[in-house]
Amino acid sequence: MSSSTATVLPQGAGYGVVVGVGFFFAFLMMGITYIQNRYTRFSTKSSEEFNTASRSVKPGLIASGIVSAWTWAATLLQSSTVAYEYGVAGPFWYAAGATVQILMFSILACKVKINAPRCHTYLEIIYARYGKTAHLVFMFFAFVTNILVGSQLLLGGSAVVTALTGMNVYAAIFLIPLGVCAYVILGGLRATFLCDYSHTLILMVIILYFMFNAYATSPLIGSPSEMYDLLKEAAIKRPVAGNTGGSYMTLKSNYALIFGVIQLCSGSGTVFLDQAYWQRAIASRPTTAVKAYIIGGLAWFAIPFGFSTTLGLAAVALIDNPRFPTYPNPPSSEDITAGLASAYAATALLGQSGAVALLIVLFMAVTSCASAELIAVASLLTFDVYKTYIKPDASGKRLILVSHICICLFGMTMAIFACIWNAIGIGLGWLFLVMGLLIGGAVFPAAFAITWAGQSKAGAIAGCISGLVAGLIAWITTAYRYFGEVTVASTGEEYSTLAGNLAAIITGLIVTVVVSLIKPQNFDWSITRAINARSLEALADEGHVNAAETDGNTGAPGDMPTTIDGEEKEKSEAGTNTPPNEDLPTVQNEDREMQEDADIDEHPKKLRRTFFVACIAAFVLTFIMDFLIPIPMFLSHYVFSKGFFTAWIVISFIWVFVSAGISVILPLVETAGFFKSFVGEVRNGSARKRSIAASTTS
Ligand SMILES: NC(N)=O
Repeated sequence: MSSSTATVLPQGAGYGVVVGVGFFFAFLMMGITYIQNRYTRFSTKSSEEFNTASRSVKPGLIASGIVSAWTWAATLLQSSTVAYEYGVAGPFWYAAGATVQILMFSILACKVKINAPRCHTYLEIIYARYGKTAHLVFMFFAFVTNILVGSQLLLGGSAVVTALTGMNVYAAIFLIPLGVCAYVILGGLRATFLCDYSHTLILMVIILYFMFNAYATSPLIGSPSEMYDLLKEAAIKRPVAGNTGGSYMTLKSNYALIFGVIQLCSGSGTVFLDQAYWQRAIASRPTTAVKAYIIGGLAWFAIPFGFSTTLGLAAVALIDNPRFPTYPNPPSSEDITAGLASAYAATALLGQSGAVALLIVLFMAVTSCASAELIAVASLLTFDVYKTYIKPDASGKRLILVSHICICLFGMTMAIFACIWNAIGIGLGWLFLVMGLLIGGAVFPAAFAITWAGQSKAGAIAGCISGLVAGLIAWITTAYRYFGEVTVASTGEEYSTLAGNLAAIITGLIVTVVVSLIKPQNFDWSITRAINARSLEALADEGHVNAAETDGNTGAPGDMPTTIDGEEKEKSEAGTNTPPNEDLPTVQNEDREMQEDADIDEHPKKLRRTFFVACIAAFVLTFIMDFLIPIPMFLSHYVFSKGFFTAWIVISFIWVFVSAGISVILPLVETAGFFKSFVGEVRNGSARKRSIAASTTS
């Protein structure tokens, strides 16, 4: 990688952002955790709170968490790569191809609330429904997903940090997760939502900064009209293969369409098999999970679309400008595969300020997604490995300790894998295209496990394994057939990865359906509804949820129903799980909401309408985004006029503002009541302290 051409910042800036900002958030988290424990019902010392945020998070904050978990380094870098390579069709297919899965997940989120309202992880559902063998098979796919996502985050993030600052790439890979591990350990899942929120806020501000600069103020571009003219010139000098007239301004782009299909397949795996998204559904209130996924998906669309329609296209437009870092040469294909198109564009447009802004936005994307991955894997290891197979009667305290250890272990694991990819010459682009074919086989079996009573154990296992085998065979044979060799280059080509991704996901679907239909299971959902039920009964009997001490008994898959062990019983008898702050208005509001949620959990029929809404919204929006808009424009070979291109850019601005409204403003509106009570409580607390101090001194 040509770090010399893009290095516009000192190494200190790299270390400052990676270590300094990471630890700033760790300290912020200490403050937030103190406030949470002091003024709310929810204690971070409870493993139920640590791993599920007590299933009480409001939709705006969940949407913000979805946006930030689904915003990878690749969302900014790879989307800019495809914009650079295919023009406007690249950002469109990047965004449309990966929004669908979040919209579709709203259906699974609703089903989780109906069919397994008290689970901690989706693997608990697999265990309760299919037993140990299937649990182990799905666990394999779950961990492969988390390792691939976690390591590609660090791979992409470190490549750009290194290119912009000259920082050692291995130091970046290991230091990026350090601060994240610290703040996740301090605050648990709710903490990651709060950090997600602040990261998303910064992300939106910086994306808008780049957009306003490129399309309104930059002397190099400064308007959609000038961008249009520059892209027209670029198409003459460097026409895009497979696009109408070689133009950058058309959705008739063969390779962008292929990329879109790969994105659809690969994104399905990286959402449906990643505990991070199940965890957000689990953390939601039952009535609002669907809303959170629908608005979260729509909000996320704007991020790759707005960012890469700006920086990816600016990279194409400015190649021949002397301020372009590689001028007078175009960037090498290795640099583009490593995700440097946006770095070059940011530097050309804004010099050092652009590089700093990109460094920060990328760091925000990497850390907020890494925090989601860390807590997700920690939950799987804690509940599905430790509690199920090692210590079924583990106490709540022990589970939290295990979660903390697992967070550190997975932080190390993703860094080690990122180092391996780097050392053997695998770039972000390759990994991005290949991920889906490795995990795609398990997508439909996982989705059916919570939605289709007829899927059998044999069908679920056969679907996963046959999908993996078919994906690998299609990938390797296509690479060999088309390119005459099996190398990193040939296996990273669009045709090879398209074949692998499609084969994996379609085979998984067909095999699981056919095998299940031969002998359907007719599953009784009351079994998955019973997951962890005993522990909540225990909590209810004892009166409270602020119970670090009782949720050791929240029931791993293997030990339903659970019992209260000695240590826990002592504490509960001693009344230590009664929260000290139960008379505060903030806590009383939370109690009321929890009562409402418990009522829905007991009467899931109330969620039927929500399920219907999820299906309609997910399918209609998917149809519009992935068929109604792009396919007529593809088939008609339409090349954007200047007016149409301007309208396209205006829509991208509006969408980013709406997205900021959903993920930044909505959480504030939802928590306004809490903050009002909270300020009153802090004031009353201070006044009480002052009067106690006055009475003791007089
Ligand atoms: N999260 C993605 N696919 O950018």
